[in-house]
Amino acid sequence: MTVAVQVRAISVNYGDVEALRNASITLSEGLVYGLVGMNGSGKSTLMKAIIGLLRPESGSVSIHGKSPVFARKTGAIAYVPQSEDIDGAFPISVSEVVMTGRYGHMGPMRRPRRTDKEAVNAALERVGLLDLAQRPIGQLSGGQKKRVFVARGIAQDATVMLLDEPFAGVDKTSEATITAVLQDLAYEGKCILVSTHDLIALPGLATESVLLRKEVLAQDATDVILRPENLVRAFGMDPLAKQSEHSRKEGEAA
Ligand SMILES: Nc1ncnc2c1ncn2[C@@H]1O[C@H](COP(=O)(O)OP(=O)(O)OP(=O)(O)O)[C@@H](O)[C@H]1O
Repeated sequence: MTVAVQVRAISVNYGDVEALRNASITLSEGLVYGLVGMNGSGKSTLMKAIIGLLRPESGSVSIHGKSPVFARKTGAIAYVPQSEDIDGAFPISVSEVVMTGRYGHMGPMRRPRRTDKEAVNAALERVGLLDLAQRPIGQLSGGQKKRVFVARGIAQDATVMLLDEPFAGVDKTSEATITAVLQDLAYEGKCILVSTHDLIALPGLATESVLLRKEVLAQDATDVILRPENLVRAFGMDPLAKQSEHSRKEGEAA
């Protein structure tokens, strides 16, 4: 398998706060990877270092052998952040947001050509939002907005896509649509990294996963990552056992 992202022994501090220590991961084309760890374990920081939004104090990141900043400028890497500030009053439409993913393909005047418009429509169709193309983005639900940002990454035709908690606060339809689209993109050869707190849904999403607690505790097949001994190392307890106990008690009470 061709390596898409290579993170070698990076460390990141925010002032006195150590966010990442000596973290290394290798991500290949054609797979969806899960990124799991408790709140504050460094998931967003790792993504920001991969996309080149922050520079590690030590270690290195390469995307297809090039720097993250180069990959971002050429549109090879797309990032869907945890929350994107969109001013509800700002009248930018859904298709205009997705069109920003095409900027790397356009000339300096950023005038969309037919191929750009076709790419935007195809991306919106894939996430099931073509009917809402002309709606102001501020009028969409949280889950629909997430789908718009996934569509922007698709329109960009990035080879690497990073998504920071795309399922947080998202409706079931959007979650199912995003999961299916990410798996199709991986099948087409893209490399996808998704951070999530939903450990129950993880096996249905990601072939491999990375377990983070400031350091990379493990990178392995998702079913190995979800073994109790690994979860206890990452979370200090087994959240899956807790969740199943909770649903058993709910079942008994019903
Ligand atoms: N801009 C910042 N300034 C100072 N500390 C920060 C900053 N961003 C993150 N941190 C700290 O760095 C550590 C890692 O944060 P990060 O956001 O990467 O974790 P996370 O795993 O994404 O968390 P969550 O699951 O809650 O989103 C935390 O201790 C956090 O408080």
